Amino acid sequence: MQTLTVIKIGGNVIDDPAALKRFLTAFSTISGAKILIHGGGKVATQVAAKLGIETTMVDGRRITDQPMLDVVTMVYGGLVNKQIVAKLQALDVDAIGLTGADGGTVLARKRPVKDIDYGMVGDIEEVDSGQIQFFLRQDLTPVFAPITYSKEGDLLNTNADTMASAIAVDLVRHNDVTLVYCFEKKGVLKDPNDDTSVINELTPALYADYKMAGTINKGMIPKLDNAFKALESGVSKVIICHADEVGTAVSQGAGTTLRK
Ligand SMILES: Nc1ncnc2c1ncn2[C@@H]1O[C@H](COP(=O)(O)OP(=O)(O)O)[C@@H](O)[C@H]1O
Ligand SMILES: CC(=O)N[C@@H](CCC(=O)OP(=O)(O)O)C(=O)O
Repeated sequence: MQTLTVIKIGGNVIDDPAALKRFLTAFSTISGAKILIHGGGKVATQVAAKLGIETTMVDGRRITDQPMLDVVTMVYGGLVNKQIVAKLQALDVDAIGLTGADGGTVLARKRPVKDIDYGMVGDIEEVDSGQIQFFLRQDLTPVFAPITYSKEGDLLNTNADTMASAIAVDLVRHNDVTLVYCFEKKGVLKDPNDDTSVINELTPALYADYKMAGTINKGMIPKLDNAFKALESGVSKVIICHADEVGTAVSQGAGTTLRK
């Protein structure tokens, strides 16, 4: 089976040009087939503010009305995605920028309104990785923006961590998949203010303990829920690490490795 590395890069790194350059340089050194899924929430919030559109986040998800959907489509599917593709081309990585709508890759359903109306936010229904496999066979590196599509033909805003997990899981049928979540800290930390306090190995039991103690909180909770789901669904290895260390994390290990 071919080895495949699926990597997600978070919004704080994308918002910092020097950090993004370092990450993409490290990404370019990873050998074999690879896929990048990017966030960009911070940039979207800044662009929305410039247009007089206020951002509301609930449980780490952006309330996405039609004007906000237009902003995130332009920012994720356009600006951020194409900037990353151009930088990767300059690093000799033949990247191709996509959304989940391209090639019918990630089908989602508008999140049903319960207590909260999230607007045009998508919950993933199905991944069709046929076109991804095609691109990989052409030695192209797919770069995905966190935008999906619905059966009704709408675009939907989708959490990038969830998108990375869903794409990784669909690809296990044909590949030995490693999933890496990269962000601005050295891994999952015992003390979020102390970068030396990395938890090297995290099991579901330890995760539950740290969550209860409040050590793991905020955006790290949906990230780890997605990460453990991927591990349970056939992904061989899941790592959470600093964006600068992505190359080392894949080749030798760094950051936090999840265990079943
Ligand atoms: N124990 C922890 N270790 C590291 N980060 C944590 C921890 N608990 C909470 N966090 C927070 O989780 C954030 C990462 O989640 P999120 O902002 O969703 O990431 P991303 O930038 O990848 O989208 C970190 O910036 C940090 O503030
Ligand atoms: C529905 C929803 O919340 N979508 C996210 C998509 C971007 C994302 O996930 O970006 P980060 O990885 O930078 O957080 C949002 O618009 O913020």
